[in-house]
Amino acid sequence: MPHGPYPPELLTTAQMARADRLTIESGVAGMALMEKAAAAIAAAATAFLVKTAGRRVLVLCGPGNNGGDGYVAARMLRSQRFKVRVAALVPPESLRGDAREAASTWDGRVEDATSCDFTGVDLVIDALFGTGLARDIDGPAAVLIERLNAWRAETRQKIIAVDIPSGVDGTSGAIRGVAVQADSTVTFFRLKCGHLLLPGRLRCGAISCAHIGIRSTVLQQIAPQTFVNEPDAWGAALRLPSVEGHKYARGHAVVVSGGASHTGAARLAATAALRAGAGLVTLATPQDAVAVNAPALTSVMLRVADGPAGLSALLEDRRKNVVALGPALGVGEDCCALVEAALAPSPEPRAAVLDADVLTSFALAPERLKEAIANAPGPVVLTPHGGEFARLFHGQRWERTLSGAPISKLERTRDAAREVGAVIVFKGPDTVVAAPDGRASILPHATPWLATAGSGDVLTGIVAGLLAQGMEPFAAASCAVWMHAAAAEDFGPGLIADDIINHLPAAWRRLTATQS
Ligand SMILES: NC(=O)C1=CN([C@@H]2O[C@H](COP(=O)(O)OP(=O)(O)OC[C@H]3O[C@@H](n4cnc5c(N)ncnc54)[C@H](O)[C@@H]3O)[C@@H](O)[C@H]2O)[C@H](O)CC1
Ligand SMILES: [K+]
Repeated sequence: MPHGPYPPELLTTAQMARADRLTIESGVAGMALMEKAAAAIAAAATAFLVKTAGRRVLVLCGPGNNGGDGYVAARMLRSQRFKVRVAALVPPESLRGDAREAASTWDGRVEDATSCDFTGVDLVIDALFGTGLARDIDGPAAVLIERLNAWRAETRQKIIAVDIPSGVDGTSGAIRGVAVQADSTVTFFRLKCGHLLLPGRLRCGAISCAHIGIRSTVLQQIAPQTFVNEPDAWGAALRLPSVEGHKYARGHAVVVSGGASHTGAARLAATAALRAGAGLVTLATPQDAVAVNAPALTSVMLRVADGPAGLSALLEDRRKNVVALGPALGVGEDCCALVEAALAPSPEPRAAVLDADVLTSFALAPERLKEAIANAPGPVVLTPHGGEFARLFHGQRWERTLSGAPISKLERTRDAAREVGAVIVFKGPDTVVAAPDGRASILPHATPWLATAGSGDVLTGIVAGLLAQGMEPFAAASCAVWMHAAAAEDFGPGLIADDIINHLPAAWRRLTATQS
């Protein structure tokens, strides 16, 4: 699993290549970058070998600069008296540019990687393919990677990946044919999107990011729009309560409850909105559910709001600046009508969070949802999981471009956000948040315990609570996803949705510690 914190920007492989080019054009030699990249790999390998008292390293080198890093790291490790073997996919004489120069600094034997033997090896360095991977891996290289993974599984020996595990697409996180299963990955300058998107993320092991002499100022020209979902990316937009602040200054969120036998989900969302810092939260309940909701609430207020007319009347109070609906609301026309009431134009701005049954209810009429969002009196955040996303954005079913490159969850979320005009939180172990203006974030660390009943309802409430405080919607949605994961991580095994709410204060503490 990845280890943070990381630099905030995430790059595509094309953006990384541009950062590399801009640096070389500014007068830094490509070989100097490669030497630093290799030094970071050699340091990671040394730390591992010293810890495990291992001595024998096998460096697998590919046909490009990723292989070049491998040759230089091999030389560095041998100078530290480790027993180093190099095995390559192509003969060193056939390499070009920096890779050729790098290979010329290795004066040892170069074995043929396709027939190399792993017996007795303590550590493998995977320098086969990096950000230049351009198509699916097949033939002898694929067989080699399969043999390598089988060796690791059998012997439990370790693999360090140079930049990215070979076979993982650095932009999309897709596996191109086969991919190395690494125990750790040392990348350079900035993480690539494919390090955090599944399935790539699961192939990386622990990720570290080394500085190799590329200045962050190159990012001004590249203008990346994707960020690691960590406080650095959105902390500046946080609205922390002030001592002299009134509760009304922290907003008033309304959460809409389902009918008498479906009330728990909305109560989870409402309580989470309060814990996320909303000044007041009202649960809007149908008359038939009052008797169920009333005894189950303390700090959350309760008001009757039957159907669209009831909700419109409740929302006439202009201080109610967020409405959240969807959890256990029931699928169908009644649900669509409630959403239209919630998004109806209003003289005061009001944000909305739409989740669960709302997303399914509009699956047959996405244009209708788009129109309601276009006329809404404030920003709208949609929080689909995979099934809801597929139902609502079924037009986006293509997995690859015409040239065969994989289309990632990141790009699909970004396209959907642009299309519908709302911030989209596409949930999952690699939750992506995207805004209509193209900004996106990817969660670097999720706990498997988050996949539990009611977890999504809590997330809806946290988004609503942060929006109530006036946080900018992309930042609010990203922050909510981070807090949700941080609370779950704080609780650990055995987590149920209520625990996420109860551990939000721990997430707040972690967050405020990063801000001071
Ligand atoms: N970007 C930087 O700042 C630095 C990067 N370094 C390292 O260089 C690699 C990227 O190098 P590049 O030469 O562009 O690409 P690769 O080595 O990943 O591979 C290109 C090589 O492989 C062939 N190829 C592509 N796909 C396949 C395939 N499926 N099957 C077979 N062959 C394939 C392609 O034709 C090329 O020949 C980066 O990851 C870093 O490790 C620098 O060392 C430091 C600065
Ligand atoms: K690699």
